[in-house]
Amino acid sequence: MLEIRSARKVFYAGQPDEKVALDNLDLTLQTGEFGVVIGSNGAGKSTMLNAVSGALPLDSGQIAINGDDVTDTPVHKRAKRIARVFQDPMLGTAASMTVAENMLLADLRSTDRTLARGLNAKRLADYKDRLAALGLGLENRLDTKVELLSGGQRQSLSLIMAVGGSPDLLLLDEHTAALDPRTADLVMQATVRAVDTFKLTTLMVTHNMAHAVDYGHRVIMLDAGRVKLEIGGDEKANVTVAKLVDHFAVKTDAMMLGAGA
Ligand SMILES: Nc1ncnc2c1ncn2[C@@H]1O[C@H](COP(=O)(O)OP(=O)(O)OP(=O)(O)O)[C@@H](O)[C@H]1O
Repeated sequence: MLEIRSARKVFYAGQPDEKVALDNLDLTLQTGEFGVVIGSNGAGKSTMLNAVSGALPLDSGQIAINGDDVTDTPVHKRAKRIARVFQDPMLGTAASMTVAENMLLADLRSTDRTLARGLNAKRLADYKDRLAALGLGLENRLDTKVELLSGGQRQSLSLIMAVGGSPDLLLLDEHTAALDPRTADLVMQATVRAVDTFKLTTLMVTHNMAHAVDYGHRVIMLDAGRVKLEIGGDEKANVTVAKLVDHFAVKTDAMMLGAGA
């Protein structure tokens, strides 16, 4: 479960270019819930993920994971409970290491290091199984250096590595944005399988409205650092891309009017 309470983050506070990135933001995700976050550029989506991961300290407010207040927990300690996949396929994996070595690294991150026995046959068989589920042929490339993989293969590997330790929270930061449409869909399907299998509490940021419609349990629209719209349940099941885009148009018009444009 993720709870964000009255989260506030202001950049350049008190200066002429002050930016309120999070404006007393409240958001709760139940355990196993898959929330899809949308919103215009500058709405505060990345700031929210950075605050949840611990990369960015809040000015005020609280963040709790499964009931534990982690607001003051440093990023490296939070990383044991939070997995994150970024937009850039280069960020989640070590380029000069092989696929199998990367999987081992992820294992060692989430388990007791003293149990490490290197790349034994049992581990390799497990990695093959997990990679085969992606449908990208990565199970046959365990000895390939990651730098030789395509962006989609690399991003899929990042995802498998991220979810392997059954994190309390999975953060997906536009993780399919740099991929071609077919690969993006494959990575999304792998994402959904992982979320369902491990019952992962998941927060995904996307600009892809089709993905926001097709995936996840709840759409959360941010605007000016606050939740402006939430669509779940039956309404989510019936929402269309056009309806979501309408909400953007209304918000944008309102913002422009409000700004006296
Ligand atoms: N490190 C920073 N320094 C100064 N201002 C920042 C910083 N990070 C974000 N901001 C500002 O905070 C606001 C929210 O930005 P944020 O990146 O969270 O939005 P976003 O919804 O992720 O946008 P995008 O869809 O463009 O990625 C914006 O006005 C942005 O300019």
